[in-house]
Amino acid sequence: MKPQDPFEKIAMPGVKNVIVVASGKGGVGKSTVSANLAVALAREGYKTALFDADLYGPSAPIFFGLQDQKPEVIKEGEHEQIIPIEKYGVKIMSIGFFILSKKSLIWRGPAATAGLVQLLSTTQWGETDFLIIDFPPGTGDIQLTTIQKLNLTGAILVTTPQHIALADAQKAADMFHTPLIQVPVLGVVENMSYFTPTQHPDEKYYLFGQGGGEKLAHQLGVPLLAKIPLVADVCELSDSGKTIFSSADHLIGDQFQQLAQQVSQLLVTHV
Ligand SMILES: Nc1ncnc2c1ncn2[C@@H]1O[C@H](COP(=O)(O)OP(=O)(O)OP(=O)(O)O)[C@@H](O)[C@H]1O
Repeated sequence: MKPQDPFEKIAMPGVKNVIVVASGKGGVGKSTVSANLAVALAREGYKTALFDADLYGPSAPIFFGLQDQKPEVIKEGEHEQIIPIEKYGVKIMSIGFFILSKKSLIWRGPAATAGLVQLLSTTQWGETDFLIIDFPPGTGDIQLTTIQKLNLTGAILVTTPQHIALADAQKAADMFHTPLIQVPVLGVVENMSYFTPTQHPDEKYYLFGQGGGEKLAHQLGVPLLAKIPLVADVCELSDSGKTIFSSADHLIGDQFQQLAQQVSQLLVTHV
C-alpha cells in the first residue's frame, strides 16, 4: 500500500475560498462569529458553507437548531460521500451530527485528526464561494492538520478586548505566520466590544476594556474587520438554533452584514 503523504491536500472541487476563524482563547465567540458570518455571506448572495472543526465541543448543530438531524450518506462503490445539511442558506457539516448530544468524543490526537481528515474528505460541498471553518481554541492537532490538508485562503482572528484574550490571539497569529504554515491573516474581529442598553441607544459601555482589537490589528498590520457588540439575547438565540438576525437589536445584525461585505471585498478576486 502506498504510504499517505501527510501534506497531500484534500481536493475540494468547486470550493473557491476557505477561511478559518480562530483564536487562542476559548469562549471568545469563534462559533458565534463563524455561524453568523456564514449566514451573513449567504444573505449577500454567496454560496456559503460552514465546517465545525471543534470536534470535542461541536456547536454548529445547536447554533443551527439541527441536533436531531443526520446528514445523508451516499455510497459510490467503496467510497462514501456525505451531504452537508443546509439551513439559513448555509451548508453545514459537524462531527456533532454523528454523535449523541450528551456523549463526549474521547479521542486522542491521532484519532481526532484521522476523524477530521475523513470528515473533510468525504463531505460533498458542491459549488461554494466561501467555506468558513470554525476552529477550536488553541494551536494544536486540529488546527495543524486543517492547515496541512487544505488550501486555506486566510484566517480571521477573533478576540475580546481584554488583555488575556489578546495575548492568546497573538499566539494564534504567530501560528499562521510560522514559515512552514504561512496562512494570510485577513483581519481581526473584536467580539463583545461594548454594550448598548436598549433604553439608551446612544450609549456604549466597554465592559471588557477598550481598544484591544485595534491594537492587535495594528500589531499584525491587518484590518480590524468588525467590533461586534455584546447583545443580551445572542446566547438565548444560539441556544435555540436562531441566528443573530432574529435579534430585536438590529445593531448586531448590521455589524455582521458589514463584516460579510468586508470579507467578500477582500477576496473579491477569488469569487
Ligand atoms: N456578541 C455576543 N453577545 C452576547 N453573547 C455572545 C456574543 N458572542 C458570543 N456570545 C456567547 O458567548 C458564549 C461563547 O460563544 P462561542 O461559543 O461562540 O465561543 P467560542 O470561542 O466558539 O467558544 P469555544 O472556545 O468553547 O469553542 C456563547 O454562549 C455565545 O452565545
